[in-house]
Amino acid sequence: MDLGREISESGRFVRQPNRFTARIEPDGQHPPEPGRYQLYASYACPWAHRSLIVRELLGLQDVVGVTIVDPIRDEKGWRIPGGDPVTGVEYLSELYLSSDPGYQGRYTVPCVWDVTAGRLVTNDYPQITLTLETAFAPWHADGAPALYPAALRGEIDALNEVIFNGLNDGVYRTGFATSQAAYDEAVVRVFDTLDLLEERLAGRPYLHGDALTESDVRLYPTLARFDAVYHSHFKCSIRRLTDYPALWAYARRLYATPAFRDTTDFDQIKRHYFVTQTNINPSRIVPRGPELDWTAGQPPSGRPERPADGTAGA
Ligand SMILES: N[C@@H](CCC(=O)N[C@@H](CS)C(=O)NCC(=O)O)C(=O)O
Repeated sequence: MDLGREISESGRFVRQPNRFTARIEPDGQHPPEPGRYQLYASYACPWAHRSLIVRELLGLQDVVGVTIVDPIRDEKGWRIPGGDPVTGVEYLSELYLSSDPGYQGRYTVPCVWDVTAGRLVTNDYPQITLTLETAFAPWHADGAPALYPAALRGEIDALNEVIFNGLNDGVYRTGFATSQAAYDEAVVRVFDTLDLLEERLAGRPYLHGDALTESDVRLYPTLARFDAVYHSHFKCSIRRLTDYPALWAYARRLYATPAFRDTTDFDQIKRHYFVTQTNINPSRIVPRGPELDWTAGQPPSGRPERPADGTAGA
């Protein structure tokens, strides 16, 4: 994987900007319509994971299609095993280059293809879930959670920034650092953020109280990967997720919800990071363990634990 352009002189990882940022919106060039858009995702990728969770939480599986790429990325980038039934391509790069022949960035998931227009609309991962939550509201399943309610948007956006800088991107800035100073700065911020969220979650089931929101969806993929991958591979090793009682219980509570559990594939996650990121793990050996029980403390039906105050879970 070529991160050359994204490593600063001081050894800090600075993520590339997203090139495709068109919006799916009513009256725009890409209006929301059932069956018109295809999401390209990897179960391994945390940025893609959030879009898979939201698609399922909102019951949009028949409205927005999905193509899952192979977790092992080679020098040609993400591969679609058996070819993409929608576009016929074998590599995701083909969609990027047909939409912009001069594209020079990384070919990333998640991204969304407009089948009618025959071009890539967006690889702007923060916007993809928000679009599913807002522009696709007419197609949400009955009883779907309001993940981005208007009254909470300010608070959700503010906390999402903390989660992005401290954790979602923070673990990558830790793992991809090429100087001690850059690593030290990033790893301390990761654990300061976990400490902060541990305190926040003591006594409430979700980050913004009783209701599941976009902030929970953004935090979960990083927690799901934390002990299995980031603790060793990215050297986020000061503490483990399981050392944080409230965060670990919260992560398992989310995992007990089908949309989170169905989209969490620990095997693909581990194989992707340890085999693909050879800049960090040249031997490509995938470690065994750690032994973690994500179902511990959950009722056998897999339904979410009821919070102590008796309100329903997710
Ligand atoms: N679009 C963002 C985030 C998405 C992202 O980094 N996805 C990773 C997988 S987790 C990817 O597709 N990487 C492809 C590559 O590095 O070639 C970015 O450009 O940094």
